[in-house]
Amino acid sequence: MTQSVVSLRNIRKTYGDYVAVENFSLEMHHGEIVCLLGPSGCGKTTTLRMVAGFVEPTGGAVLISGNDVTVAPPYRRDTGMVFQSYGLFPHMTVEQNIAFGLDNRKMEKAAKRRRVDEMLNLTELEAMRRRYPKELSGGQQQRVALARALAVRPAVLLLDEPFSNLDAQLRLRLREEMHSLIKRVNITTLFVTHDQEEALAIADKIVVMSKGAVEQTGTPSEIYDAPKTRFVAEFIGACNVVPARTDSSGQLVLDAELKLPFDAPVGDAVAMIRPEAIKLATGLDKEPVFKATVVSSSYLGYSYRTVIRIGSLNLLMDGRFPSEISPAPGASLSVTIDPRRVKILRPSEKQ
Ligand SMILES: Nc1ncnc2c1ncn2[C@@H]1O[C@H](COP(=O)(O)OP(=O)(O)OP(=O)(O)O)[C@@H](O)[C@H]1O
Repeated sequence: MTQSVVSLRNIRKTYGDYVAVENFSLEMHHGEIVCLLGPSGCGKTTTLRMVAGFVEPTGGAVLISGNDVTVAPPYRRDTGMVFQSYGLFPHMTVEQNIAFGLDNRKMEKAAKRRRVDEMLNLTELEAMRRRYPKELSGGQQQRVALARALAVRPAVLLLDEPFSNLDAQLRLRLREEMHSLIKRVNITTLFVTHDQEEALAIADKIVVMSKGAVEQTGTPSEIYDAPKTRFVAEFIGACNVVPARTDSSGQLVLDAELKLPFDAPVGDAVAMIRPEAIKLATGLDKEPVFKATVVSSSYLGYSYRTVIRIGSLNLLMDGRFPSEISPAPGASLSVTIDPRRVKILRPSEKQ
């Protein structure tokens, strides 16, 4: 097995009695993009800063490329970091900012110039090389920060909410640009966000955190399609969470009118159904079909978000409607639910 580029072993951080991060473990492989995702205050930045060396763990170990750097200062860690507010030096030009880490490494002058040119080329900033940060847009400043972090060719790139200072449209474009750049240089990357869509779009692996602890680690589709806890299900996108019961005839009973064949031990359960897993019946359905009534619906352009009622349950349904079917309140619909897209949730790690 190849060695992990980053190995976090049961790291923990306490401030007095307050536990900011507990028993956090993670292995990152070469070229992997891992995202720490969770609500404000869940410990994402503290974890990132323990990898960067700005926060010393109270317990556990941080290894980078096999070296124990738990108590090493940031400049001895082989990491490059992009801060939320970019942290550019206002009195230095773009190229001086990019060269900053190289100056510290006492690199030969010609090699330094080549490396800066390479970074300017990579981030398409050649034309701006003599500008100062205040003469750049937010997106350009972010690229300078990225170029500066990558210039020293670190083993790991660390990004702390890199898109949070940008407006929604720019955010989307830069997210795609940064993603393709990171993949092109194939650098192992750990980044922090509270934006679930951003995590799903960029990460190879997502670590969902709540109250200082890991709730679930998985690929974006594992986290979205098969969340283990209610916290993860509700944090990542819209979902229907329904108290249910599995009976001895192999059915999951969500309501007297909504029963699905299901393979699970008999007992009480909490079921999760994503809104897009509820579909209009076509008449040729293999999955069970249910009668539903439209409670309300909102047109989103590419689809409708509809609240439907089956028995005594109100459920969110996302999807398109053919022109002959109107999702107006009171309309009757036939819908199908694929039992394979229904997941049973367990209680959260931390309530
Ligand atoms: N130096 C400190 N002293 C005391 N408490 C701290 C310190 N730094 C962080 N904390 C606390 O630790 C918890 C985790 O903070 P952290 O910044 O890691 O959260 P976060 O998930 O990154 O949140 P956000 O998305 O708001 O940045 C918070 O409750 C925070 O108040």
